[in-house]
Amino acid sequence: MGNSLFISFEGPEGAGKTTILKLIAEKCKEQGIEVLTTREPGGSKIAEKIRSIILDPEHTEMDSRTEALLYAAARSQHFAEKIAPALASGKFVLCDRFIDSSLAYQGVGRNLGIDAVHDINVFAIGDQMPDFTILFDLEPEVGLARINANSGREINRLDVESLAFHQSVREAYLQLAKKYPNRIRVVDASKNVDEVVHEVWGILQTYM
Ligand SMILES: Nc1ncnc2c1ncn2[C@@H]1O[C@H](COP(=O)(O)OP(=O)(O)OP(=O)(O)O)[C@@H](O)[C@H]1O
Ligand SMILES: Cc1cn([C@H]2C[C@H](O)[C@@H](COP(=O)(O)O)O2)c(=O)[nH]c1=O
Repeated sequence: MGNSLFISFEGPEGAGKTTILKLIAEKCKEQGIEVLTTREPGGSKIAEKIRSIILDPEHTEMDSRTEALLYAAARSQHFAEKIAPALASGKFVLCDRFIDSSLAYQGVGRNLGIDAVHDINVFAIGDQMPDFTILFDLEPEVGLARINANSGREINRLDVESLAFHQSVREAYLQLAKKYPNRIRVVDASKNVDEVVHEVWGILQTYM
């Protein structure tokens, strides 16, 4: 059994998290590393059902606290059912979004407060944090243009928030990176895919 590693991929819409995560997972597998790739909200049957409730563009009446609790509920199930067992068996876990998304989107974007959102997440998953987090930093205008140009990508309830909302989320992420410099590594996501993969792979090497 290898040494487990829990890595989260974070950042605003269209920053390239999913694209780069897949490429990094392939590189890990080429090296014989066992990997679980997963995402939030979602990653398990129940959590995917919660995802569809949260992200449904028709659910415009959803209260911000309900939203924060649903993300935490999905995370609790996903962590217990998928992430914890994978880590226990020595796998690398590459997770597309995790707790920092809640701190940035619900804590700051929705104005619920980072501490309040952190507290409900502690109830959901205890003090389990990723070993490290890659923050894909990008101007929201660029990320939103990328997802609008991607015809295969469904537009969800959060995507259609105002530009000011998405800017506040980006700023929140950068503040989190300042607060947790040992855990969160910021990558310039405006670079091309090969450059970003190279940088993320370099960071990963320092933890292996
Ligand atoms: N470095 C890059 N340069 C240009 N385009 C990119 C880059 N990385 C990803 N893309 C493209 O941008 C779009 C969004 O990428 P991706 O789905 O990986 O982002 P994401 O951060 O996972 O988005 P979201 O969180 O909103 O789902 C895709 O069409 C992808 O091909
Ligand atoms: C985990 C998590 C996610 N969000 C938001 C961020 C995105 O707008 C969507 C997820 O869509 P994606 O295409 O899978 O990136 O949900 C959030 O607000 N809070 C969270 O905890």
